[in-house]
Amino acid sequence: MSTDFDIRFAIDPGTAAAMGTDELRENFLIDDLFAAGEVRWTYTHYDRMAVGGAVPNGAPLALEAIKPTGTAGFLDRRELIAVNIGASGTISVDGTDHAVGPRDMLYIGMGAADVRFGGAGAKYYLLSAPAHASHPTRLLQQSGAKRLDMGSAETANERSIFQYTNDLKSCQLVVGLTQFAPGSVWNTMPAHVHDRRMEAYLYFDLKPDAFVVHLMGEPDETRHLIVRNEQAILSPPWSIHCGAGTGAYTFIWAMAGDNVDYTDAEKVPMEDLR
Ligand SMILES: O=C[C@H](O)[C@@H](O)CC(=O)C(=O)O
Ligand SMILES: [Zn+2]
Repeated sequence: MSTDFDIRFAIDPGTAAAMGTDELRENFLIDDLFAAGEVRWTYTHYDRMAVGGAVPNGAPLALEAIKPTGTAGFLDRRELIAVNIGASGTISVDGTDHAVGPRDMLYIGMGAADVRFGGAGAKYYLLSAPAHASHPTRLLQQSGAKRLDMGSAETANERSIFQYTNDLKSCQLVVGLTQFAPGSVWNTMPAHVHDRRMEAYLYFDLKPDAFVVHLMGEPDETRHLIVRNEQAILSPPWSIHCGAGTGAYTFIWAMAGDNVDYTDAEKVPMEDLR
């Protein structure tokens, strides 16, 4: 069996505020997404977003159903985006091969029955949410993404946000990638919340000894998690999600929920954070 999953329940703000380091990590950190020759899923109760990893390591890996979806096929009632954070690979969808280069994303619509993740050296970060309509499979590339340049060198938050799904027809998934100017380490500062959508972050391109201090919690009750290379964070709809790295990094952000409006977020005034 090359597919495995675990389940994360939805945690409320009061419960999260009472947690120590181990409990926070068990509930909000995913530190074992990528294993050679395996598809691994974390099925969450936040908007039923599933966050996964697929590392083909030679033979292509099939997308297999997991019990929590309650369907015969994984994508019977879901859509999926695979982000390649490794070397070039190929994803076959119902017999059609799609070349997926480094930092490319492939959107796969509801109803695709036979999906295979391939490519020696490819490493796929997977995001899947329930769908209500079938949209065409489509390759999304950084060059075609909507780019937002934010922040400044003075505040160590100069960065470019690439909205890969800006003109994509999806049911719920909104996904992009954020990269930094050299020396800038703060993401999503000023911070925000968006109660209509949960969010997941994957931090990658970190040096082995580097980490991101990720901040979560309600704006006036924050907690932190130390996050290493290729680890992911689940952000409940009520939580801020931001962080500062000890060195350079890149991250992928992904949302699912009641709308697909990137701008539907409430900025937290800097003086309100505590
Ligand atoms: O809801 C949007 C997400 O949190 C990210 O797009 C934020 C981000 O990449 C950043 O400000 O650095
Ligand atoms: Zn956000």
